Amino acid sequence: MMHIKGNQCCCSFDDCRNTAEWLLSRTRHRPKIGIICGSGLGLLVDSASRKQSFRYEDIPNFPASTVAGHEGCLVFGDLKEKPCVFMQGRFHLYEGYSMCKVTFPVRIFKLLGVETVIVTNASGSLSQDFKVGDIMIIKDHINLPGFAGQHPLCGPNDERFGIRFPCMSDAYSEELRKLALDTSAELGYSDFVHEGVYCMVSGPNFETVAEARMLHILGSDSVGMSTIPEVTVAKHCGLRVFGLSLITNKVPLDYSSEEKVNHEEVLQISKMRAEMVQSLIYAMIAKYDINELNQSVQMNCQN
Ligand SMILES: O=P(O)(O)O[C@@H]1C[C@H](O)[C@@H](CO)O1
Ligand code: HPA
Repeated sequence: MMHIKGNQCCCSFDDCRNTAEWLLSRTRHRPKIGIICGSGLGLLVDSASRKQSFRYEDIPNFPASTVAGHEGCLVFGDLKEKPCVFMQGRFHLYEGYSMCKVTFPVRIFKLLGVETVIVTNASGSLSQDFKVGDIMIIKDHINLPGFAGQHPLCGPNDERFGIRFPCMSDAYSEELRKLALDTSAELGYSDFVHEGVYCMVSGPNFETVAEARMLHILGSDSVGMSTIPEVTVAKHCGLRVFGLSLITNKVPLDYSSEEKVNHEEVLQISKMRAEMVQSLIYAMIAKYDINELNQSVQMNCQN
């Protein structure tokens, strides 16, 4: 099979099916949970057992990771005996990838048999209630690039993936958010785990003070450069979604602020707090009854 690289569009249903079949013919894993690891959070894979890893560059139609902190491997493995597949590194709009490339792996998840997607990312806080190192359970989002037409579902709609006009008012599973809050309380994490609204900007620059103020006024608790395209495509194809954002910095909301955001700080905080994110996800997955979830996925995904 020809491996098509770069930004060339190879995201049709047949392209996705070819990539999924390529993977399924090379692994015995049949994942039910797909986990997308955000900046510096690739270590989430460490505790998985029976791991089998594919480098993105070897997978037909897959883009390559170009950002520090994003390793570029698709890893199959079990967490707490639940079959999972991990993206160790994601794709961003600012890398120059089209929206269909950014979200291509989510459709591969779907065709591999995944039913639940867990997205993680690093973001800057706009809310005065959040501190650096806190974990935000994503309750809802603001798709700023989507408002400007940078949207993964623009273009012809293939009904084999999902319907033309999907509902997004319940993008993040209420049941999983509740499970995350309960699990955080059991782990003694309640002081630093909060729910909030994530806003995506395209990046790659961090926000000006005026932009940050505007995003806050619009209702965003944190801001980052990813996740929403993946969530949108996941919801479109009937996957259940859960999202966690690690607050790696405060976004300056004042001209007198001494804070200057940079990617090294983002990675440093992610690495320092990865263990917390990891233990929350593990504890949630341990409690997760896949069969019960499957039934509610089917009920919730009538779209
Ligand atoms: O992939 P995520 O959203 O975790 O990465 C964040 C956003 C930018 O890519 C980068 C900025 O430092 O980290
Ligand atoms: N702004 C945008 N994206 C980010 C930030 C931020 O402050 N921190 C981590 N990703």
